[in-house]
Amino acid sequence: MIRFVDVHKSYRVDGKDVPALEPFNLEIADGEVFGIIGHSGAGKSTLIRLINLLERPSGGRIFIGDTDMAALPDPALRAARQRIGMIFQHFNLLSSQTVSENIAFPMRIAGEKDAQAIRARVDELLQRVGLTAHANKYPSQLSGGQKQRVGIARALANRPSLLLCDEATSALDPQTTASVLDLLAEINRELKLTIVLITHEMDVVRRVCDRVAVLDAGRIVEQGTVADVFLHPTHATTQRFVREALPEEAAGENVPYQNVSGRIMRLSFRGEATWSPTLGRVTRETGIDFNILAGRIDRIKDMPYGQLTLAMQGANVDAALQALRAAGIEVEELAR
Ligand SMILES: Nc1ncnc2c1ncn2[C@@H]1O[C@H](COP(=O)(O)OP(=O)(O)OP(=O)(O)O)[C@@H](O)[C@H]1O
Repeated sequence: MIRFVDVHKSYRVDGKDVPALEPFNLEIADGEVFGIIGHSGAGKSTLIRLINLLERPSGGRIFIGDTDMAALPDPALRAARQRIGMIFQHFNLLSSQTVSENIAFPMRIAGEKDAQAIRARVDELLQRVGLTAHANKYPSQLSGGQKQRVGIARALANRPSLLLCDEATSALDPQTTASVLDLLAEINRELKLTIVLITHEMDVVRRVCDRVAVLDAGRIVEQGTVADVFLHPTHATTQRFVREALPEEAAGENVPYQNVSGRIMRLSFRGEATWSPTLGRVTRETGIDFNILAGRIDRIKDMPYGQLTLAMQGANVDAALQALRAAGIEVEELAR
């Protein structure tokens, strides 16, 4: 578990302390993929760099397990950092070293001298990230997605229990982003590695994260499971992020409700509920009518979800809503 307790951070600029992160508390559980989303300047990089003490907090304490990171003397901090992998937006590979040498680098730094052990580990990692055929190439001969795979293999070299991802897919096209996120999800699942990632894209959060915190101007304004935050964002910043990730017509935002008769409801189905014919059953049983105004079915990580905006008509709409809620469907009234 990573635990921030009353942590805050200011930078000294022109002799003045300028706050980058207001005091906050945050817990990240072992084995989860935790996303931190925010606009430019919100404090995301500062927050993630506090975890491995690339930035020191101005106050408060940061625990990884029982270890108070800021209290560690230098050699112990170096050792603790070797158990934390990190990947970067611009990959930060050594351009004069091959793929294999880049991956071996952190093992050498950590004092591994057994060339055979290093080679075996590099081969294993190349296989995991799908780059065996590129072992002897230089970074300049690789695509962006391949460079990030080298970054991931290098970050895993010393068998970390925690992986920090600093805008790891921001420089990649959508298809490459998807494949790198799939790789991160696989690593999380198979190696039981905790992953903390920062991003400015809700779609990245939706694809891989279990929980998310939303940062706005140095404050955590919302946090929770991705499904809760994504389906019911409460803060204006979160609502904007979610809107950016949804086509507007799917969110039902632009439907001219005044031209539609009936009560306008948004239904959210999660997990199992997505596959059950509940809406059909309830409308049959209550004799109501409905008109579909907008809708989508998608996934939040491994969980399917659906959202439908409906105009409902008939004497028994309230009974229908009650039956839908009883079947585990979330119902919000948008207009009547
Ligand atoms: N070394 C520094 N010295 C002074 N101010 C800094 C320093 N690093 C960051 N800041 C300031 O702290 C605030 C938060 O910056 P941070 O880089 O953490 O935000 P971010 O959300 O990661 O932004 P981006 O997405 O643009 O990287 C900004 O106002 C920034 O200007």
